[in-house]
Amino acid sequence: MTDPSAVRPIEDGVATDLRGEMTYAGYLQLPTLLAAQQPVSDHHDEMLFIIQHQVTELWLKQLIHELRSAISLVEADDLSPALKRLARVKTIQRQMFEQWSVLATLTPVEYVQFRDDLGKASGFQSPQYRTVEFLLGNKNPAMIAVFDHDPVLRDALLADLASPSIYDAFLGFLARRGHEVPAAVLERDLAQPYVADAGVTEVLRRVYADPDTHWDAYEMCEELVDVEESFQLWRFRHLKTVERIIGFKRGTGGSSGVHFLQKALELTFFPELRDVRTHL
Ligand code: HEM
Ligand SMILES: N[C@@H](CC(=O)c1ccccc1NC=O)C(=O)O
Repeated sequence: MTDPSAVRPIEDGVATDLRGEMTYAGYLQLPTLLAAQQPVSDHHDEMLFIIQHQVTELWLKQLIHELRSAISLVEADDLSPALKRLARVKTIQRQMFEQWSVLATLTPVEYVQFRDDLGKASGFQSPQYRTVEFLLGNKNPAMIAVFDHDPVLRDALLADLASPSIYDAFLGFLARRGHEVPAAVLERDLAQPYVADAGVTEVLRRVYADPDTHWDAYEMCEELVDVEESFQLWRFRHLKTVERIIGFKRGTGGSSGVHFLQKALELTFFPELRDVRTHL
């Protein structure tokens, strides 16, 4: 008799004749997905570098999918399902944070062997990363310039730059609920950086002063604070990974490197959600 701890027999019901059927590899388009890892050097560790980035890009795609839906739901005053979307966003952000530990196994000695082969390529040119930043409200038209070489991409990003972020959508919701969101905020040029407004802080102060009356808005506020914190944690982990791998070298994208990344930690998506805490 075969040792059951050595062999698991296939059960009779297991489908093995898959001609003309939907299959695992077909459904997931694995030939396409797995043909997309094409190292430009012959260094062993470049595969990790590529896969780490590609996995991040896949999660960014899912974040965009969830955030776009959350924005539409808030615009339709349907906060409960929007909160569900953001709960998922947070779990994806946790994955993206944890993922840095894999890349941290790449040593400076290993990376320097294929870094020159990357030319001017840099994460700064990630269209999906920039889209997520725009959807969360970090609007900065200067970020578009690196996409000028690709007009289709540039126009898609310009559209997101000029569309309401999740915060714009939420402030619109609060206004429809009767809160005194200043007109200057509601009518602002969406393609420009968001500027904190004391009137919005006051609206949020009222929400936080009486959570029972404003429960869905209150929940949304705290969910946004969580998403922002998770985003900052990702930025910080990127910075620390960069520091341990390239120290204070300039970036391939042309920036000063770590110093430039440090500046992003001063940015905030939802300034009044930070400010309101001082007044509670
Ligand atoms: C060895 C690993 C890495 C190094 C040394 C590195 C280095 C850098 C540097 C120096 C910059 C500043 C722009 C420049 O001048 O190039 C940058 C930006 C960026 N990197 Fe990385 N990076 C690494 C891995 C990653 C990974 C895995 C991702 C995931 C997609 C990523 C995404 C980004 C993004 C989105 C930016 C733009 C950040 C912003 O605009 O604030 N990087 N990186
Ligand atoms: N900016 C990095 C290079 C780099 O990390 C990179 C290169 C090509 C594609 C994505 C990258 N990731 C993040 O910046 C560097 O200066 O070494």
